[in-house]
Amino acid sequence: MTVTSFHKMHGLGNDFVIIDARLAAVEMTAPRAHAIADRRTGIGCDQLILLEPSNTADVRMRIFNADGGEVEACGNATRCVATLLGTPAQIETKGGILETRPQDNSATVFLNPPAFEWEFIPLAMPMDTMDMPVGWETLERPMAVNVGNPHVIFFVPDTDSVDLERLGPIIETDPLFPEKINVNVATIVDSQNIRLRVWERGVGLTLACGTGACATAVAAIRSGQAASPVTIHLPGGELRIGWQEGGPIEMEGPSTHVFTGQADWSAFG
Ligand SMILES: N[C@@H](CCC[C@H](N)C(=O)O)C(=O)O
Repeated sequence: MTVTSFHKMHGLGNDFVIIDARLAAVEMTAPRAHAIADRRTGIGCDQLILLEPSNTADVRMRIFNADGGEVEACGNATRCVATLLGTPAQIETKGGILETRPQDNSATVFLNPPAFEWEFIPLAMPMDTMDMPVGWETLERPMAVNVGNPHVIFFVPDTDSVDLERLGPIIETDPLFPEKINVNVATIVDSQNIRLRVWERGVGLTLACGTGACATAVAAIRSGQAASPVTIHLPGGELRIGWQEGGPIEMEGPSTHVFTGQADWSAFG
């Protein structure tokens, strides 16, 4: 039995189990990550984060969704890891190397410039990602942006009137998205404020999604519906996003440490 410590943290209610495996390796598999994330029988979280040594940055951050799938990016967890590290750092993810700056109980993360080409979202067929000629019931003509991970954004008159719990999984698993997709429904309040709800790939409805906020701000700025910086209002709170065409995305928002615990990971399969 090998007992190691972990941190429970959250960014605007999007919560994480963070295991620091830089000194003592922890073997992680999809079934094990899924078991740890289970809120009834495991520790419970939206994403499991594994910190490992990196050859190219200060630390390597691996991200597992609650369903066990390993993914490229997680904005809220990156702010939490930046806060844990305590000093400006470069964090290696599957989606690229990210610059981070911690402040008091918050952090700024610089995501790499977004991609808009259909093959980089990725989509199953060529189309204009700024005005996609597709729809699912009342949700029509989304934009698609890859900010390290893939997102579609639907701008709607009222995010609260969308049945995202029902439509989210249908869109997430549509064959148009060969790697599945994170589904954002957004309402423009004014040129610097947007309301957002997110159905996260591999998780479901969450209180906040950092990369969803970045993708939505980028889509709104690029289509002339908003001007940088933009405040994104999520069910769990607010994030501030800055972006200029061709540049990195700057995300600033809270990161909260909940508790430090101990676990024997082999007990999770
Ligand atoms: N909660 C996240 C996004 C986590 C990954 C996402 N579900 C995916 O599958 O790409 C965030 O704060 O960005």
